[in-house]
Amino acid sequence: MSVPFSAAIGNAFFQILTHSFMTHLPAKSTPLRIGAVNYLNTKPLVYGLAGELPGHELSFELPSQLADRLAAGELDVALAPCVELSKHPEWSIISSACIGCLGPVLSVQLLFRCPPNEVRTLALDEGSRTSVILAQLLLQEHCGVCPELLPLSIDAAPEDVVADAILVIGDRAINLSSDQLVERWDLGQRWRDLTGLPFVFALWVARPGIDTSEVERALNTARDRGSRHLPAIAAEHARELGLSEQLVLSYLRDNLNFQFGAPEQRALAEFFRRARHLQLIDHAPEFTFDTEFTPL
Ligand SMILES: C=C(O[C@@H]1C=C(C(=O)O)C=C[C@H]1O)C(=O)O
Repeated sequence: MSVPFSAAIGNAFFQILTHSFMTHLPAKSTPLRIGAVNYLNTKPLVYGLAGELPGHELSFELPSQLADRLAAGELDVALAPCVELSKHPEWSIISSACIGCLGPVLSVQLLFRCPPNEVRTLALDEGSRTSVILAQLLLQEHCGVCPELLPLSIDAAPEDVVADAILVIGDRAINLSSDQLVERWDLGQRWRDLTGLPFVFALWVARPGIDTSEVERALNTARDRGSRHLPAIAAEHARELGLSEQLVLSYLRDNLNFQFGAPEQRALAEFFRRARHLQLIDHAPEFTFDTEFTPL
């Protein structure tokens, strides 16, 4: 049966119309599962992020869990402890936003119950991966000690664990009491004293094969917006953490650094180099992010 000429023309016209309409529509991106750190330090990095990424899924967890879930394929993008790049060279860094510091960080503390050069046992915060390596690196480089490692569960208080030294990170490390401690190290400050460099704890990374173009823009935008609204973020979160607004603001503004720029990239390469030299990681990953970056 032949199609009437007018209907055939109409059909073809409709197809041309819909084709040109479709090709000019932005392709609908696949929903991504994005995991961020559930500490105060991440609030400026996710400020307004959910609104930037409608249709994507944003969840909050401990840094160590984020790394494990990204490795298991349960997340597509995560704010992961950067030391995990040494186990996952297939991950790519997708944003210039990071959790880092230029000197004292306040929320990564090594607590000593004996003089540092006598440490035999070290309890490690189970939320951490990067600081776990940093703590051992600093103990070896400063004091030549390689302690036996123990876990500090997220539900346990530092006082509950029997160990000579205890690594505590995140919100619970801010404003810790120094009672009965022989010494305490702020690991951001110790790293700075040792190397003169900033430090990077966590970066936004993606599994391979994920289209992250939309997310990359949103992550940088959220970080820039968050950095402009630190007083509002401090006012919003101080009370729930039992901290003063002033302390939260100075932590976010003066202790933390959210820019993964050229000095931070050099610092990360130096961290990998030293950790590898001490055999704390299996290999020092090559990473690329910015054309400015030149390996040491
Ligand atoms: C500064 C911090 O950075 C964190 C430390 C991490 C680690 O040690 O693996 C990972 C993510 C960051 O949340 C902190 O948690 O206090």
